[in-house]
Parts: sequence; structure tokens; C-alpha cells
Amino acid sequence: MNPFPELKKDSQVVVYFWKLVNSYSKTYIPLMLLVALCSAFLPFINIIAPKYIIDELMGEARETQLLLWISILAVGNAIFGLLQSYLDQKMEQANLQVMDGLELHVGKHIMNLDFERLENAKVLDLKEQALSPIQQQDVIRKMMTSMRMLLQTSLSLMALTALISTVNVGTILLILGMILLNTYIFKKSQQTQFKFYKILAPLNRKFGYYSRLATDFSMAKDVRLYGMAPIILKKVDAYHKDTIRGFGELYGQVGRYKGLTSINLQLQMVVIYCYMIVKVVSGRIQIGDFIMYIAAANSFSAQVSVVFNAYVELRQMCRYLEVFREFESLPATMRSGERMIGKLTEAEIEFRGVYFKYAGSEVYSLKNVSLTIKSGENLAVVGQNGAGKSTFIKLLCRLYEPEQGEILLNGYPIQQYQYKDYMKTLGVVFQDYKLFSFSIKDNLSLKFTLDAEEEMLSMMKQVGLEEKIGGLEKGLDTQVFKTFDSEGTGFSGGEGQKMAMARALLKKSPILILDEPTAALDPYAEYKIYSNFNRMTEKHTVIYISHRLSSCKFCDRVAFFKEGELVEYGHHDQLVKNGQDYSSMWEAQAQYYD
Ligand SMILES: Nc1ncnc2c1ncn2[C@@H]1O[C@H](COP(=O)(O)OP(=O)(O)OP(=O)(O)O)[C@@H](O)[C@H]1O
Repeated sequence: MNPFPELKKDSQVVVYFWKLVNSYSKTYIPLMLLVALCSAFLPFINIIAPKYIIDELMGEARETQLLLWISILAVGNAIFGLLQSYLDQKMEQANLQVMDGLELHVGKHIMNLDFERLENAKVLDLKEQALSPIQQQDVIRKMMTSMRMLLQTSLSLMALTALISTVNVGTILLILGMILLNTYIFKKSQQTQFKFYKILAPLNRKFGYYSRLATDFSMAKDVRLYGMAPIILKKVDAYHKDTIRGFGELYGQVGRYKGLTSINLQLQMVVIYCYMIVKVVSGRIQIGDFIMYIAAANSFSAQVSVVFNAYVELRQMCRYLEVFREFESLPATMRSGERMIGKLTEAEIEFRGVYFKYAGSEVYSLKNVSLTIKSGENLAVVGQNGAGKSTFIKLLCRLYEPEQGEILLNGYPIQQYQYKDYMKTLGVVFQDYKLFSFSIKDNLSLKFTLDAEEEMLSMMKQVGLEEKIGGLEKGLDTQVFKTFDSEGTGFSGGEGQKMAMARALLKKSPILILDEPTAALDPYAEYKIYSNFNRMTEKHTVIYISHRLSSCKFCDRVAFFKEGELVEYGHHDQLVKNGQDYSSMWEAQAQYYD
């Protein structure tokens, strides 16, 4: 049997995390080494000093010698104790620093993950399996502690082996044999826990979702109006039953393993005591030696157990952390090119024979789409629900990659540009835009300068939020929502949409994409926005999706999508004249405006 299976793989995991830990706290590892050194040599005072005290008591009983050994015992323990508690407290601080750093590390990784992966159940389960051991089971700290225990006990063991060998090498072999057995039992118990945990991860993800349903304010309306509480509670109850049953089985098994380990240890001590008593009775060792060897054997046994258990635990932690590395190394399918964009004044977009279908879907959501949007042009994208309009936008925003064909910006495929640079060229308002619980200023996402504040206020006026902001005591510094500030402000659907529009316009990107930008606006606000629209967007190439065809009139071109295909393309008047689907849709809407 190979006692060190997969040593190479584990060492790589350990080295990777050591580096990671070190990058977040420079003191963590040196402190850990110092604690290990202190803890390795502390047991010796308590093993050796009592022997000399007893020898002295059994012999000449000199007061000075007795006092000396008792002082060594007391002062040594006190110094080590103080030092250890000081180091432990420093370690706690360093540990907090590391944990915060890792949270940040994980957060950054998730924010940079391909968007497409965030809707893949397997990736989401992997994410749960990777993150929950770090966030909830303290795996990194356990790994580092195992490393420390390995180091400190190895040092202790070297010294203890030398000490015990002076009485009998066989004692060491006996202890080692018993401990190997215990280690095997410990390993089994660890494997049982790991298997259970893997089964639990997807269940936990579901439970997390159900809990959010119950507590998330944004869901509260639907939950109440559709009487969803019993369904949610039923699902939570089923989850609880499953997990309680699973934990019951797990604890039963782990308990049996612990019982076996304890029986083993008692047996081992009985054998050692008998052996040492025989030695004392036959006059081969003194009482002082008996006490010292028993203490040394006890300590040796405990330390070897710690070494093996620390090794098994370290390997087990590596299993958890491997999953984290697997998650972290999910390849980015989004290519980022080398081409820089710089400050663009012109932005011409071209779709060339683009095909796309969503992962797991048989049907193409976009089929052979080709069109060119000239720099500064306004394009309206229209079509029935599910026609492919948002997909067209998502591909342009690089949330997904086309399966066939190309999308070009100023003549170069968009994948050839540096990803971050490309993102700067887009100002987007999605249908499900989000406002954050930050100040209005932060929501508008500009670095604060005096000019920027004036610019923001002027934009607020253009989008029709002037009165709203003017009525707020703290103006642009007011918090959005009341999550962290009871004086925070809420936004109606239409006001929120105006904020999202202002944010996109303030980004001053050459391309502006608006997905139903006025769906939540009242007719007066919509009229106001549209009468300003051409002036507000004159420097942009604009693409916007709308179901209100009246708004297509002021656009340079209209692209009409049907079942993923671009079936009509041209100016509004021309498409109305053509008498096809667009014109039918126009007439259907126009009758409500007559
Ligand atoms: N994430 C997804 N996974 C699988 N299929 C999707 C996904 N998103 C959209 N689809 C499908 O792709 C097709 C095009 O959807 P898309 O959202 O682009 O339509 P749309 O024209 O924007 O519709 P709407 O007017 O309702 O917003 C639809 O058949 C839709 O069901």
C-alpha cells in the first residue's frame, strides 16, 4: 500500500493555497511556524521535570534542587503559555485578513466568470461545492492548522523517539501499529463526511434559493398575492427531512468510528503500563523513570495520532480545495483579444451571417443575421415576443459568443478587442436594469468631480428626474433604497428606468443600447424623452428595442425579427409601404392610437 498516495497532487494544492494565503497576509505563515516551534517543545518540560522531582524525592530530597525543577516547570509553562496565547491572538487577526482576502478573491472570480456559465446548473453546483467549504467549513484554516500540526508534532516526535528508545524500541513499534489502525479508522470517517458533503451541496443550493424566496423583499409581493408560502414551506420541509436523515446516518457512522478509536487507545495504554510495571518491579528502572517513560509514551502516542490525523485531514482538505481550484480554473470561453480601442468617435457595427442557439437548446435563437449599423445611426429592433431581439443585443454585448458568423466593430471582429476596452464602448439599459443600494451619484457611476456633479444634474433634467432629485435633502448624495439608510429614496418603475437611461448616457460610450427604454414611462414622460432623444443621442450609434412602433418613426432604420431571422430591414415608412409583417404590426398598433 502506498502510504502517500497522490502526494504530488496534494503538494500542488498546498503550495497554491500557501501562496494565496501569503498574498493576503504576510504574517500568517511566519506566525504559524513560530507557534509550531513553541508547541513542539512545550511537552518536554512536563515530561522531564517530574522525573527529576521524583528522583530527588526518592533520593536526597535537596530543597534547592527541588525548588529549581519546580521553578523550571512553572516558569517554563507560564512563558510558553503567555507566548502561545499572544501568538494565537495574532494568528486570529491574520486569519481574519486571509478570510476577507479569500472572499474578495472568490467574488472577483465570480464577477469575471463567463456570463453563460452562470445559468448552467452544473457550474452552479460546482460553485456551491467550491465555496461552501471555504466560507462555511473553514477549510483553509483547517488546512493551515494541519500543516502546523504536522510540523510541530514531527519535531516533538523526533525528540520523544530518542527518549523512549533509551528504554525499549519495541514500545515505539507497538504504539505505531495501534496508531496506524486508528488513522485508518479516522480516514474512513473523513471519507464518509466528504461523500455526504458532495451530496449535500446541490441540496444546499436549492435550500438557499427557497430561503431567499421567503426573505427577499423583491419576491414578497408575488409570494403574498399568489399564496406561495405553503409551497415554499413544503419544499423547505422536504429539504429538512432529507438533510436530517442524511446527518443522522452520518453522525451514526462517525460515532462508531470514534468509539473504535477510543477502545484502541485504551488497549494501547494498558499494554504499555503493564510493560513498564514489569520493568519497575524487576528493578530495571526507577519510579522517576517510570513516570517519565509513561508520560513520554502517552505524549508519543498522542503526537503520532496527531501527525497521522493531521496528514489525513490535510489530504481531505486538499480534496475540498481541489474542487475550488476546479471551479477557479473553469476556462474562459470568452476570448479577449489584444487590439486596443482607445477613445472612439466612430462606431460602425456589422453582423455577418450570425447564428446562435442557447446551451441545451435545439432551436436557433438567431439565424443567419446580417446587417450593418453605420456610425451615428439609430436602429430600432422590433418583432414579436421570442423573436430574438434581446439575443441580438446580448451577442453584441459579448454575454454570449455566436456559434457561426462574426460581429464586427469598425471592421474588426469584436473578439479581437481587449474585453475591458470593448465593454467601455457600450452604454446599455437592459429591460431588467438594476439600481444598487449606493448613493444616487454612485449609481450613476461617475468618479466624483465638481463638473461631473453638474453633468449629472443636467442629465437628471434631460431624463425628467430634475424634480425628484431637487426634492431630496441630500440631492445626488441620497442613498438609493432604504437598505442601509432610513432616509434613502425609492424609485418608481418609470423613475428607475430614467435613472438607468441617465447612467447609460453619462457613460458617454459611442454605442448606446436600449432594451425597451420607455416601457415603464407614462406617455408624457415618453414624449419628453423622445423629443430630446435625437439631441441626447446625437454622438452615439444607437440600437434600441421597442414594442411601441410609433417610436420607430424617428429612427434611421428598423430591423424586424421573426423566429430568429432578420426578415425586414429599412426605414419605417418604407417597411409600412412594403405591406408585410411589420406593416401588419404597425396597423394593429395604430388602430389603438386613432
Ligand atoms: N437563457 C436562455 N436559454 C435558453 N433559451 C433562451 C434564453 N433566453 C432566450 N431564449 C430563447 O431564445 C429565443 C429568443 O429570445 P429573446 O429573449 O431574444 O426574444 P425577444 O425577441 O427579446 O423577446 P421579448 O420581446 O419577449 O423580450 C426565445 O425562443 C427564447 O425562449
